[in-house]
Amino acid sequence: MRRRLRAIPVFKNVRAAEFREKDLPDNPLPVIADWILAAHAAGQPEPHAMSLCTVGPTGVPSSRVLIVKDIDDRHLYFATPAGSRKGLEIATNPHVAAHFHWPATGQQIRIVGTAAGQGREASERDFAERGRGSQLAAHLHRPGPLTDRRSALAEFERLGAVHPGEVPCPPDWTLYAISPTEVEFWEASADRVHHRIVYRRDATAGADGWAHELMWP
Ligand SMILES: Cc1cc2nc3c(=O)[nH]c(=O)nc-3n(C[C@H](O)[C@H](O)[C@H](O)COP(=O)(O)O)c2cc1C
Repeated sequence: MRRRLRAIPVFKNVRAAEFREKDLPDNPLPVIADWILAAHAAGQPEPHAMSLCTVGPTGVPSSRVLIVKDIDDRHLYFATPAGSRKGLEIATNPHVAAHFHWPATGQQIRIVGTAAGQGREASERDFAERGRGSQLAAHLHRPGPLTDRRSALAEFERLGAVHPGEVPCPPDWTLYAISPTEVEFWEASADRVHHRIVYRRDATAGADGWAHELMWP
């Protein structure tokens, strides 16, 4: 296995384009959006899929992939049931880490911050924009194990029959916003001296202030 893993190439899509740190804006959030769109344009499937790491009450972390639903100048948004493991962990510890990796562009972004639910109205608006299958599936979330997959399929079908038109938003469906305090942009370079820039919230520059610096690869 070791030999086979080591034979798999990395950084196959390293771009010739120069990473110009001097062109980076003061606020890193729009750059996250730009990089997602650039990965999409380069053919990266699901470029808006992001890993989210939360921390449980005993300090043990857990991560999973989520779809980013929106990005504005201060937040990244995702939606999930508040009663899910990640939702429960955020409720007791809002500190999260998130991560994107796009092989198509040889780029990654790491994010550290806090997550918070955005209230009923915003959560219902998110739910209303989801596809019907995804809306019905959101009603399948239950705590604990499933004894038989057929039960979930039957429940999915039953829900579809009960709600032939509009699917109501489950009470714990929640839109969350991540407020980043640290964002790291990383881009592979053909010469292996990879680019790395870290943005950190800068309290001296006001509530929306950021400072960024170049890091060793
Ligand atoms: C590509 C991809 C996208 C996903 N998007 C979401 C999502 O937007 N919301 C969500 O709750 N789960 C999503 N999931 C499922 C989560 O990764 C996870 O399995 C689920 O939310 C349960 O996580 P938890 O038990 O840690 O809370 C996605 C999984 C994949 C692979």
